[in-house]
Amino acid sequence: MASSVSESDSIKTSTPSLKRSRIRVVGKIRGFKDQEQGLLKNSSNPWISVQKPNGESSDHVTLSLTVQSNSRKECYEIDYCYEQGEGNDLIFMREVKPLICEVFGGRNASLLTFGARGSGKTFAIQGFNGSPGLAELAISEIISLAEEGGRAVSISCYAIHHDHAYDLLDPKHPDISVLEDGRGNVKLKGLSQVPVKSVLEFCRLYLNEHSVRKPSQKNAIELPRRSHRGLTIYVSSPDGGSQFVGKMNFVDLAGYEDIRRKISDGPNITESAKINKSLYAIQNVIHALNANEGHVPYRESKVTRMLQDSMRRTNRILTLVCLNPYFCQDTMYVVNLACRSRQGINRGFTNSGKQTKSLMMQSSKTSGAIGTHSTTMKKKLNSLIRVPERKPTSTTLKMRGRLLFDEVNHLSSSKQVTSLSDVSSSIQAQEEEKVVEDNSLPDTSSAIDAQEEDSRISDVSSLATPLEEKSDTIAQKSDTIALEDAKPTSLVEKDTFQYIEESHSEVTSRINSSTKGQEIVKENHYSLLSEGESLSVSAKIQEVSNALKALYYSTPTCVKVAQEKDNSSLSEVCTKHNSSLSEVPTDILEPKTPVAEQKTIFKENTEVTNICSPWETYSVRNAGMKKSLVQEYLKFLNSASKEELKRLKGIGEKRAMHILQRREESPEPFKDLDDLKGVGLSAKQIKGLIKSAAGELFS
Ligand SMILES: Nc1ncnc2c1ncn2[C@@H]1O[C@H](COP(=O)(O)OP(=O)(O)OP(=O)(O)O)[C@@H](O)[C@H]1O
Repeated sequence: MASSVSESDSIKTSTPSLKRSRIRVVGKIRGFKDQEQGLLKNSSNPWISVQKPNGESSDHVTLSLTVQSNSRKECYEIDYCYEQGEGNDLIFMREVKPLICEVFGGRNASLLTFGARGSGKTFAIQGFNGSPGLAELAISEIISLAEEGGRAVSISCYAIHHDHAYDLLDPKHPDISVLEDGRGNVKLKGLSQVPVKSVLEFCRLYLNEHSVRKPSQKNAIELPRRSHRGLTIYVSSPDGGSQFVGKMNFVDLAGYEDIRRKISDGPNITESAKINKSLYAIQNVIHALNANEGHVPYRESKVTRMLQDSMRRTNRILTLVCLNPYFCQDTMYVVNLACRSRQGINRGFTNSGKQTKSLMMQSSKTSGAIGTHSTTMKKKLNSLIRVPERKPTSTTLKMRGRLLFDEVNHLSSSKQVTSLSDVSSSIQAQEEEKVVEDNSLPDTSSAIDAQEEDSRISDVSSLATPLEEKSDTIAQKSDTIALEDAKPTSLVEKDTFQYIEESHSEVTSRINSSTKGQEIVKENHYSLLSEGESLSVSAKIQEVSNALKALYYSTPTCVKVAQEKDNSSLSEVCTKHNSSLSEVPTDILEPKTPVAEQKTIFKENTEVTNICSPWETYSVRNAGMKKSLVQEYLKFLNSASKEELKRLKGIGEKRAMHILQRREESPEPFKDLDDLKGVGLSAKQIKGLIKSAAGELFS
């Protein structure tokens, strides 16, 4: 790994003629920073090694990661791995150029950088100090191809923080909403598209407005450093988009950071948890696409929602897994996640001295079962990861089938995995699993994806979804545009929420000061008109019931966690190892095994509660159930149709009308139970309603 060659030394210009799968997972070991040179460059014992069976023509390579404290080795198979001496130029030639060809052939392509903090994700996309990043190299190629073929090029830049998307090219109107029509076509309302004609123009827009290193004075949005940052390059016909050809996405994902470890440069545990959750969501989507699963969980995160139309069908996805050149527990975890998403069937194995273990993850498609894992696999997992037993429910089983990152988090660890750091990872993933919304109906588009996978495109326009076509379809008012906030839980629901645009195809061009005369094209506004019924009441109640039962049967995480204190330590689970990966670690240690303490539960990430008796356990759970029930009830009132509302006890025609009227005034009028007083219900009646809802739950 520790090649001392400078990146520019190893520029190769050939594009290998390898048969490429549409989804690739490729590694990149970060080069050393100046201050790391002396410390780590000459390390005789690199922690990452790459085995390439056929050199650079290998269609897969094996990454071996060594835990230096105990010499345990974890091995993962990925499509390729670029070493330290290999730079952006080479990655561009071998990985990005083929994607650009696809874009000009009518497909969409996405490059996602995925890694721990400080692993070189931004460096890969944006470059640094005169060394161009993949985005700049790509735009140069795209512009010259566009000129040859008489195409126009435009870009959009956005950031996603706390699951909200912001337009970076139009800081005065930064909000972006994701809209979806009945056919699953996604429209990003509020996202600017700015034409670019030269690399210089691009750099001025992208690096000045987008780069965290060179924040523009004019950028009105003060986004935190830790956010996902996206760039989309559109190729269209010269008149500015009357015929959309394809687009290329670059997404610099925020760094993964284990929230159980000490965070030295930021106390925001919620931020890290959200980032990690969205990273899991992305990997879940990639896995589902790879495995041709019926349901692709795009809705689990804003990033996947925004990239939905670029990820599905025959489009291309490249995950660039950025690897820290020194031992980093978070990098191990990231590699584990990324590899699991690589194929429907994936391998991770451990080589701890004499023992080699190989575990297979089977897709639900191949196993034919609800769950993702085969019985053998489950048995193996049970012996590997000792998590507290949890009574399975239909929901939890189904969720296991959906999510990659539950018990299998550390499946490639050695047979003797007993450390609580591993166990608590599983628990953490299980907790995440509970939060994730589970869409039970299959995504038909995925079935189409599977069918279309191998079909070549003869007519570019038939594959691409022209923006204009979208507008026209909307203009017919027969199409449905589902507002994302409605978050339909299934196709049935999606199709029954009807939205009609107010002013359908008005595309506004604005000259924004920040773009110095560049034309900005923004999407239009759509308003909501609800018709028809959403998911049936019984299905919704069943959903609530399942969620609450899962909550009830779940076992608290028995890990001793210190309370968050004044920007300081987050957890006693952590090791002394400083996880600020942008700094050179002075002591490179594996995290210590966390201390298990039976009487402590981890509540809402930061709060520590001591549970002494079964009664207290019961009370805590009971309170949680009540809270969830109330929230689900309010959610129902905020979204159900009139007929559905009338099926609730205590709500007749008049009250249902009143509720709908309140919803017209505000999209979410019922935020707590007291808001129901506004529709003429007394406190006693409200209590009665909740009681009867609870009664239905266990009937
Ligand atoms: N190939 C490389 N050669 C030399 N230095 C590099 C290389 N890649 C990254 N670096 C340096 O490492 C540091 C971290 O890189 P970068 O900011 O790209 O990481 P990141 O993964 O985007 O971090 P974060 O998740 O915190 O945003 C930077 O100082 C960068 O200049």
